Amino acid sequence: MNYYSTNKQIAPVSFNEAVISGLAPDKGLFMPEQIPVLSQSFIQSLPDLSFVEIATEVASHFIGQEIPEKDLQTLIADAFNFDIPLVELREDLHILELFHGPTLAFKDVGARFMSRIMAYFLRNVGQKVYVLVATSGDTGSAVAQGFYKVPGIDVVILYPSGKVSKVQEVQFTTLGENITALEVNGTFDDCQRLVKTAFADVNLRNKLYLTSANSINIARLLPQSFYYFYAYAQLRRKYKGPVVFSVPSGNYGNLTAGLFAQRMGLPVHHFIAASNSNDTVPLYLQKGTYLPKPSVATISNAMDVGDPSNFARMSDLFGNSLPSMQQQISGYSLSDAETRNAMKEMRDKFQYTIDPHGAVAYKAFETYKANGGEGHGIILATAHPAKFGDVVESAIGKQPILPEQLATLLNKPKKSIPMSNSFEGLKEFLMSNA
Ligand SMILES: N[C@@H](CCOP(=O)(O)O)C(=O)O
Repeated sequence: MNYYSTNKQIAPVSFNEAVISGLAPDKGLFMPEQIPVLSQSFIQSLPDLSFVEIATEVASHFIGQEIPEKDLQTLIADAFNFDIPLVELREDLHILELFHGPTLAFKDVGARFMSRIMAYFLRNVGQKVYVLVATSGDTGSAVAQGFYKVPGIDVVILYPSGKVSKVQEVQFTTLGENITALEVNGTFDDCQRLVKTAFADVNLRNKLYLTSANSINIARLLPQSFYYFYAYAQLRRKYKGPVVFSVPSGNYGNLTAGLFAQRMGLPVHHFIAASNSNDTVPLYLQKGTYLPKPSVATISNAMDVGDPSNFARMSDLFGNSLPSMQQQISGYSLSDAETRNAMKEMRDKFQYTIDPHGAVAYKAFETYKANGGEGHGIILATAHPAKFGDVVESAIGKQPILPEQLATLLNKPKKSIPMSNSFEGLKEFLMSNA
């Protein structure tokens, strides 16, 4: 399987090359040349399969011979040592709890897979590799955890100062060792722009071996498709009928991974792109004009993205056709007040505590239903509510219990380096510290 760039200015490359480059040299995002269609017998057997079995089968079609099957199996079993349960709230409303990994967010799935793939490909390189990552909250923690103390790899995390939750921040600013946090005076979009500019900078590329751990990297994105299959498998053990995924959306890697699963043959009736006031994609779906805008801070901060990177992949998947995209995806956006109400509604109706991102997806699904949409809703709960304790308390009147692994981090000293949002600052830092 080869991978082409969405900007189509370079020749296709192998999976290994796509992973190590992160972003294509023409600044496009890598896409598989064909999306493999899985057999009907595999789809029908899903309810009998474990997460690791599903992940191994799906991944092997994208990686081919570049990683022998036995090695791939070992790597996947090692990465996915936590559960992703589907919780029923109502016959047509289920929550996919993606927050049982080490950093209590769905990014653990992509980051743990990717760190192992990268370590596998880099085992013979003999040169230090710098992983640059921009975060609006959850990616930073998962990538820091995934690469912590991995020999030969240094991770540099750029995050918008004052715009991530306290718990998220301590998760990536207290580790030290090979993890450096740069606290940027700006937005997530500034951080993402700085990272992308670094990849395009010839001086930096000549001096440093740089790669990305955001969902722009295909090895971060592909594993996110595994849990769509696994959610479907769990639902099918109990119910028949059309399946709808409601996806909290920021950089749109999560939704794009769902579209990959659908193209591979997973019977998904519809997707819901659930966003906060950073509603670039819902507005595009409603009005047909794609207008990226500066991100605004919200209580569902991990989705504070005004210019989502993966829109390039989504558009590519639909052959740049808006009507085709509209057939498969509906977009909804919620204000902070509506998000708080949704968290309270979920607590009152179902005695379930959800984080603000999941709450946006829940309300978006209920609106889709109220507008005549059909199907069993699977809401992707992307983070543990305790990562947003103050926000949850402001909505439901009490703090969620902080798991032990997070409580101990809160007492550790924060180590971050302040940085302006101009590229020169980042370049100087990388040139002089590397
Ligand atoms: N929501 C993200 C923003 C970056 O998204 P990614 O999926 O491209 O890494 C975060 O929590 O940092």
